[in-house]
Amino acid sequence: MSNVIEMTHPLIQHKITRLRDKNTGTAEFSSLVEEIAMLMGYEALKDLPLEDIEIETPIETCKSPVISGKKLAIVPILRAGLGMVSGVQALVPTAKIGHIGLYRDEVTHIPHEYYCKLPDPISERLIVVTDPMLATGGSAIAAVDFIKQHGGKKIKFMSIIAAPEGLKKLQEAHPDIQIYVGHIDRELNENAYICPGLGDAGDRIFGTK
Ligand SMILES: O=P(O)(O)OC[C@H]1O[C@H](OP(=O)(O)OP(=O)(O)O)[C@H](O)[C@@H]1O
Ligand SMILES: O=c1cc[nH]c(=O)[nH]1
Ligand SMILES: [Mg+2]
Repeated sequence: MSNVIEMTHPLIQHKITRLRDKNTGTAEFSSLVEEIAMLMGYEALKDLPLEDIEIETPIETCKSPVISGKKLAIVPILRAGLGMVSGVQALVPTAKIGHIGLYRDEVTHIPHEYYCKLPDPISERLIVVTDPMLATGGSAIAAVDFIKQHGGKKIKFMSIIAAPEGLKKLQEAHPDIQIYVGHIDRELNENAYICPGLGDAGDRIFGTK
């Protein structure tokens, strides 16, 4: 799976274990999602291009690198993806934020779009799509479809927990994107929930249900 990068850092693994625990409450859960997103963002953005600029230090003039080229757009899949935005935004405060609203039908598990607003134009930006859960892959595939329809080209997808089934589908549908996952779990159950997973990420982040 060459375009799939699974995180190995012990801090990420530790924080994912805290997320999985059903006794972890809303405040800690949403902080952990933000922290994991920042750590994953550090990895996902390690190929950002640099260019040298000239600056004056208090001692002398020198050339020093700054991020160049493509500007960044962070695009959370609502709702749960929102929880990851601040973590990535802390790394690149100038990033623009787009939003794609999708919910999964509880019976068919098919994603339904209810909102889409992306920075315009999006074609020149590096786009980081965030969603903590990649289950059947339906939501991720639909979100990347929308972004491509709006002209998005360079896309990275960040997900904290992924099911093997959804990961395979996303790769097949969009082989050109890079996919960063915190952990690849065992399987989906009959309700298309990830096992062992962490339950419903949106409900746990926002304290609903
Ligand atoms: O890979 P899939 O099978 O499409 O499932 C994953 C999607 O399900 C969850 O969203 P949900 O529909 O629960 O919406 P929410 O974020 O508003 O809770 C999750 O945040 C993903 O977007
Ligand atoms: O396990 C799952 C599957 C989809 N969405 C979630 O929030 N959790
Ligand atoms: Mg949900």
